[in-house]
Amino acid sequence: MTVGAVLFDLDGTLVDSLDDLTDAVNYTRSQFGMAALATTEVRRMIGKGSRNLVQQALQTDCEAEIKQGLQFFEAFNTAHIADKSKLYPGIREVLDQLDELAIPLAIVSNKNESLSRLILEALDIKRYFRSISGGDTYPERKPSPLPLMRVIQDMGVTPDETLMVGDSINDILAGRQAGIATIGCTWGYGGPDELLQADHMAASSRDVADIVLASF
Ligand SMILES: O=C(O)COP(=O)(O)O
Repeated sequence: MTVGAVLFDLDGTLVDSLDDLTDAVNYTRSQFGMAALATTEVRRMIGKGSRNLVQQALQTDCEAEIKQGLQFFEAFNTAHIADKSKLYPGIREVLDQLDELAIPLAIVSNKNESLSRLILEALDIKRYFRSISGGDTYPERKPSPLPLMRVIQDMGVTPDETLMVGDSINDILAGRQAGIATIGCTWGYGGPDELLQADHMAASSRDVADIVLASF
């Protein structure tokens, strides 16, 4: 296999954003008179985009409440996008290494595209990515394969020369359905069972680089 592109998930894969997402969730809950949640509870709600996160955090199916909650959540998260968020250890080095090899890199996140761009900029890694898409960029989000397929089409590469790196079942299923080999990262928010179908497992960012380089 020759690597034509590497697609990265964002939250739980490149960036540990749990504390900022928890703060945004708890600000949103406070606006509805609800008590704060622990990070361990919020962690389980991350992965299917902001709307899903807000809906779970408010425990509601009421469209008006979800809409209002989303406004609180997005306003707070925009203002505090990287107060506490940080790159996982070794991530910058891996991006540097792949960049030096001229391997095209992309972000395929379920986080809103604008929030994705903001956090990448705040953590000074936006320049590494040729393509940045979020949960609201395409008509469907992961685990649908559609975002991955659109991104690689735009980048001019095929599924069999692409790798998808992620921490959750959404990344692994999207990759599988798109015919793209997957690397499951064990340090993120997905439980170990979510990564069972991954083609490769990475226990550190170093492993990600090794797997990509071994795919040449
Ligand atoms: O914000 C989310 O729900 C998940 O975002 P991710 O796809 O980058 O993990």
